[in-house]
Amino acid sequence: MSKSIVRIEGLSHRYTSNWAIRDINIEIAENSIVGLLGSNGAGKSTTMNILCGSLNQTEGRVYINGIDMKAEPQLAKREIGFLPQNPPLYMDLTVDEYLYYCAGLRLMPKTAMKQAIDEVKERCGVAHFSKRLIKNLSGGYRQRVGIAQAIVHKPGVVVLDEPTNGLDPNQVIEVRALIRDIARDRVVIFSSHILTEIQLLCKEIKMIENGRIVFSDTMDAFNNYIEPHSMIVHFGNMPAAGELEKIHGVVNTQILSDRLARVFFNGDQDISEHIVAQSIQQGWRLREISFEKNSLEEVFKLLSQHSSQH
Ligand SMILES: Nc1ncnc2c1ncn2[C@@H]1O[C@H](COP(=O)(O)OP(=O)(O)OP(=O)(O)O)[C@@H](O)[C@H]1O
Repeated sequence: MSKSIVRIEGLSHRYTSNWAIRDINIEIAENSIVGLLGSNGAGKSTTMNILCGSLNQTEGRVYINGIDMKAEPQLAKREIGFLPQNPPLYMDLTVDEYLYYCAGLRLMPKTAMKQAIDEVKERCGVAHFSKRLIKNLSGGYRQRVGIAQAIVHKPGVVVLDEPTNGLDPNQVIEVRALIRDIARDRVVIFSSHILTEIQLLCKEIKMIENGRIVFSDTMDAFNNYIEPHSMIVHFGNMPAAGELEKIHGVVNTQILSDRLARVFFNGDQDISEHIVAQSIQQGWRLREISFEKNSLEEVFKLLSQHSSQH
């Protein structure tokens, strides 16, 4: 396995009496782009705030590049950039003023600042707005400035908490492209409650629910959970009882009306072809097949049950 850049061990946190996150263990290797998926209140921001040293955990350890965030926060923070859910933008500063201010906070040497800021503005597509007040930028450009401050000190890890939240569809596409670009030379971890956001960008997914990691694997493995395993089939002539079950790949059926049947199948990719072929042969007059995908809520439920059995 390639070198581990982020290691989270037994991380738990409680704000008051209830645990917001419980026993989170995550290991992230070099060159990864990892999505943290969870519904509202699942514990994404808590995990990210601790990971970036903005919040002190109740229990557990976080290591960035081998450096313990709690024991050596200044050193560890040099290795990590953070765009919190509510970006800490100063509306009355210009883009330049703000980025110089952030570079200063990151303890960058003064001599290195200009070049680093010029590079980051170019990369994030905000160079032409250098002298513009942040309050006069659109949501998409503010988010770009937020991302610029997260990478100005060239960290090996960047954490983005719901970076596309609240943006319009065009802005989402642009910010997504920017995330893909910055992930070319560093680890990027970002959170979302929207599955497609994560599917479009990530090779790895961690799913958090009720403060616990309920799934941690590749995107391909996750996709198996949401692959359809049932379909609604509309026939002109409903097959006789037991006929559908004879088709290769069909495991069960449910008759919904005199023309509609729900067909459960074993994941066979060619299932619709089998049904079409059989229908032609038997004169069932097939009208329509529609696959039933698991909703995200169902996937959450499935995985939460799965994890509580282990
Ligand atoms: N400052 C706080 N004080 C008390 N409880 C908090 C605080 N911040 C978060 N919580 C609680 O901790 C749990 C996890 O919240 P967290 O913000 O980490 O979830 P999230 O997945 O980021 O959700 P969202 O997408 O809605 O921000 C929730 O039950 C939330 O109500």
